[in-house]
Amino acid sequence: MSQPGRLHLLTDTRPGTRPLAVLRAALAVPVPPAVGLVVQVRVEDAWTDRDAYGLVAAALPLCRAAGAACLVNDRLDVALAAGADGGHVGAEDLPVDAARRVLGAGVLGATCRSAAAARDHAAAGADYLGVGPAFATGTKEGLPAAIGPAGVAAVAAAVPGTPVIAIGGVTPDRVAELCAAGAYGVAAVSAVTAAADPAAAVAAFYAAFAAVGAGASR
Ligand SMILES: Cc1ncc(COP(=O)(O)OP(=O)(O)O)c(N)n1
Ligand SMILES: Cc1ncsc1CCOP(=O)(O)O
Ligand SMILES: [Mg+2]
Repeated sequence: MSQPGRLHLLTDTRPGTRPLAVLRAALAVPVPPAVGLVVQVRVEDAWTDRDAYGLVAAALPLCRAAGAACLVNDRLDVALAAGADGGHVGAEDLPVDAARRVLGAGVLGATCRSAAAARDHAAAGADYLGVGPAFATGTKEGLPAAIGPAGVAAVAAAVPGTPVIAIGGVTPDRVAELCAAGAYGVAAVSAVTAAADPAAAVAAFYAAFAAVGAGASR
């Protein structure tokens, strides 16, 4: 597959959030072709498939118009049904090889935090790896300790052909150190969705990638 975008923006659907309004604001910022944007529709476990499908169906045309890819977290049936570009799976979701069978040629991301798991996921068909938590985060409960840039580096070094997307507590000012550690890109929730100005936050991420330059080729 072609390289995924370097900025992955995950929706926040917790009570009190306005995921579509945030997406509209974020997608109004022109996507630098050298960076690329992936929107990952990630909904609360309590959301029904019907509601998840509704959010993906609403997000897709916005993503298409902005030139962003649209992936669905966890629910690959929803991804396929809505015509999204692919999906992302973690330890409690379908195994990577099974997810690959479901998605066919669609974009597949997989979560890991160790070199061994990274090699396994890459061999099983993951197109990119979501690696973290890189830093402490309050967005997801029950996560293990942050692995830091050194942990990201250990994973990235194990899979030189597979893009690593660092996730967890990522802000624009942390892009440079994560890319220096071997990350191809970053994923963010709160840095954008909780920002007073989500468009400005997205623009700050793009600027951070521009400052880093082409970065890792993977
Ligand atoms: C890019 C990216 N990386 C990691 C994750 C986390 O996936 P998972 O471990 O399955 O946890 P949930 O997001 O499902 O709560 C991700 N979604 N995206
Ligand atoms: C879903 C997930 N998996 C590891 S960290 C995380 C949440 C990241 O959210 P934030 O960007 O707000 O720290
Ligand atoms: Mg998951």
